[in-house]
Amino acid sequence: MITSQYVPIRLGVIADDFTGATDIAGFLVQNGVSTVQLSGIPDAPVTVDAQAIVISLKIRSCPAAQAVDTALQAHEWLRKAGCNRFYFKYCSTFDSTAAGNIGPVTDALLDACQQPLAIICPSLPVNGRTVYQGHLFVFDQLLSESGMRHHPVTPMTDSHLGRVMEAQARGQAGLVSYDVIRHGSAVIAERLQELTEQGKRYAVMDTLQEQHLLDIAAAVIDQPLVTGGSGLAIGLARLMATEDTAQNHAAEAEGRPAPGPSLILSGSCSEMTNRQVNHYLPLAAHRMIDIQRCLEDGPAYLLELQQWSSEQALQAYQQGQPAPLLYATATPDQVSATQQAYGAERASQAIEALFGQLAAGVYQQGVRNFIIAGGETSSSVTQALAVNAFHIGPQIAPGVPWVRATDRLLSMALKSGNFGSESFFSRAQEFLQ
Ligand SMILES: Nc1ncnc2c1ncn2[C@@H]1O[C@H](COP(=O)(O)OP(=O)(O)O)[C@@H](O)[C@H]1O
Ligand SMILES: O=C(O)[C@@H](O)C(=O)COP(=O)(O)O
Repeated sequence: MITSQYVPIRLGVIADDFTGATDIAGFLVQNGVSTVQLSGIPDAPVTVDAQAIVISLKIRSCPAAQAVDTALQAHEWLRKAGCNRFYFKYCSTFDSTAAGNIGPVTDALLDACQQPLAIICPSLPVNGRTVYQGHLFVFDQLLSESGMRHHPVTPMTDSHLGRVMEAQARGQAGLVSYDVIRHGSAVIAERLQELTEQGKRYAVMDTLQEQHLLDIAAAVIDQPLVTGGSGLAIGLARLMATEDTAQNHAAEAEGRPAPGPSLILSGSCSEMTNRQVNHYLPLAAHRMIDIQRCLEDGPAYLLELQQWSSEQALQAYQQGQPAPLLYATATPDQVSATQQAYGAERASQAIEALFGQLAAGVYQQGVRNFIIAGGETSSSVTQALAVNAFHIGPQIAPGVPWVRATDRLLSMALKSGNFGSESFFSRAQEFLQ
């Protein structure tokens, strides 16, 4: 079955981190689907008047059993909220540890949806992520040769998605190759049926350009569960979109940030974030986090950074200067030296906690806009600020919209490590004028 135009679709997205959640929410809105983004699973049922609900989780690098349990709870909550299609959103660079969590979570959601096979579709061609013969590329590099091989938490050293899935999950993977994809949705649907009959559990989707995402979406629109990066949402959204563009523009306006004291927090160590930080250093007040003090001086260091950040943010706002930058961003050599000295997990958790506590403190002192680089970093900060839900605003760069808390004056730009151009931090502030 290729299209379900007579069945109203309500899409429930389970996103494994917060930048990923805003990424997909932004594309849904941009392509005509009204969307609300929730931080975590609400304690109680909430009435949400939108075609799509995105639940942001922080389950990318936690133990697999915890990720599965949380994803299943999110699925159940979304089902009760009236969703009839489910989308497990992971990273376009397939960020995962050796133990998961993409494989175990996909297995659990397949069981919950009573579905035999899930597509694996991380591609996002607008940001250079494509899949060919089952290998994931980041622009012109194999994933395993890209900067992702040095990721501090989820280093990716194999670009063959079928192999990565089979190592983490319970079943076997098959390929829907470019040769099939290029013939469009009907042929794609036939191939998926064939893989299901062969007993495959995951279908890796070759995808080179946006048209392929539209065709894949048309082939799977009736499947209860899909998995992917945010690119597939472009295709699904175009099939789901209402024609009321005026309403969508009004919704986007609700997500626009307001001028106010602003702060940039950068915890990503990706190649692109390193370039963005270097580009911004000559433009504004900045301070690099001293990881030894972060681990050893705890509260005293936090207080010192908090004071510096809020003073600089208020001053920059009053004087019409660019927002200050606080960063832990470092090169692969610096990261590995830190990890050897203190342990990888200890260091990353301490840095994430510092950013979260700092954000909560400076919000109390009047900072109202946060530009954050890094998925884990963004999750930590959003949780510390206790934001329950976001309106989705305009896109700063593909996959990075401004989002605005629904209950108070607080806006955030949650930038995935590798997204945005070199001048991203300045570009984000153009929306604050
Ligand atoms: N200098 C550093 N040394 C070691 N780890 C770091 C350093 N700076 C940041 N980190 C950690 O690296 C991780 C980066 O992940 P994340 O925020 O998701 O960025 P990305 O979006 O690039 O994946 C975080 O856990 C962060 O705390
Ligand atoms: O799909 C993507 O690339 C992003 O939405 C995403 O998940 C990014 O994760 P981080 O690079 O960890 O921010």
